[in-house]
Amino acid sequence: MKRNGAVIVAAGKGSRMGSSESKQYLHLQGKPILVHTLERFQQMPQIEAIVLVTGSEDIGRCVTYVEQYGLTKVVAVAAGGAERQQSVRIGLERLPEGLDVVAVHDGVRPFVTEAKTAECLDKAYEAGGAVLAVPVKDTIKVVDPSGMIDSTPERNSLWAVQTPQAFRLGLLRQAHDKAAQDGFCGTDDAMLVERIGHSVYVVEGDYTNIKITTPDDLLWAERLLEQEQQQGQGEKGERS
Ligand SMILES: Nc1ccn([C@@H]2O[C@H](COP(=O)(O)OP(=O)(O)OP(=O)(O)O)[C@@H](O)[C@H]2O)c(=O)n1
Ligand SMILES: C[C@](O)(CO)[C@H](O)COP(=O)(O)O
Repeated sequence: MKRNGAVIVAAGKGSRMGSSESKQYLHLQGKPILVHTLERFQQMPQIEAIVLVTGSEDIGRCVTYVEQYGLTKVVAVAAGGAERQQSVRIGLERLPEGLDVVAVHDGVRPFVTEAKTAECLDKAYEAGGAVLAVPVKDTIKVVDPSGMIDSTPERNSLWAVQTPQAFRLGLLRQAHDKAAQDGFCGTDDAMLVERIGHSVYVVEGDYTNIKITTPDDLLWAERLLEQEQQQGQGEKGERS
């Protein structure tokens, strides 16, 4: 049987949110966004261990959340680095031995689903690496520094990448070591694996798996949570 772990990164400052509190600690329906995310992973039977990476100043409150919300799969709360990539690497070091696959996930993507994560984990086990992504809906332009359009990539081949991003643990550690050695900094983990010449597959995800980045995302998030709760109540009603 394959053994999966997760690294949840939440050591960012949330500068684009512009709030005094880091965005992962803002509340959605009375609970920190990060706790919503952790609870989803806690409930996934496919995940046996979670490493939470946070700011060094936030370790205390994260340990409190782990106890308060019964997040028994969290095996370590670690202090992250200046860039997301460093935070992931620190998280990888703290995973228990013997895992086959790791799912790396943003602490600020609370609408992650078990079904899509499972698809990603299975594909990573089989092929080495798999990430969730959705086809882009807009036409994308490459724009030069003067503001002039340089080119228009063919939309059919463009996907907006999300997390979880799942990899065989040894492969992802190797990719991170190589990036650190070369001084390369990427904006997701797949980039690091791609640059060592390994294929990474895309699993089609959900548009609702948003990353909470700017204040307008909070409005979406509230609405999405309400919608999920209404659906849940509808399903309960059908069963009774
Ligand atoms: N040094 C960092 C930077 C980011 N992250 C995490 O990576 C995820 C995705 O990053 P992003 O949305 O860019 O978060 P921030 O870096 O916090 O936001 P911003 O770029 O607006 O400052 C977040 O859960 C964030 O906490 C991290 O663990 N360590
Ligand atoms: C990993 C990621 O969430 C995929 O969309 C994204 O690349 C994180 O980038 P950010 O610059 O930290 O927002």
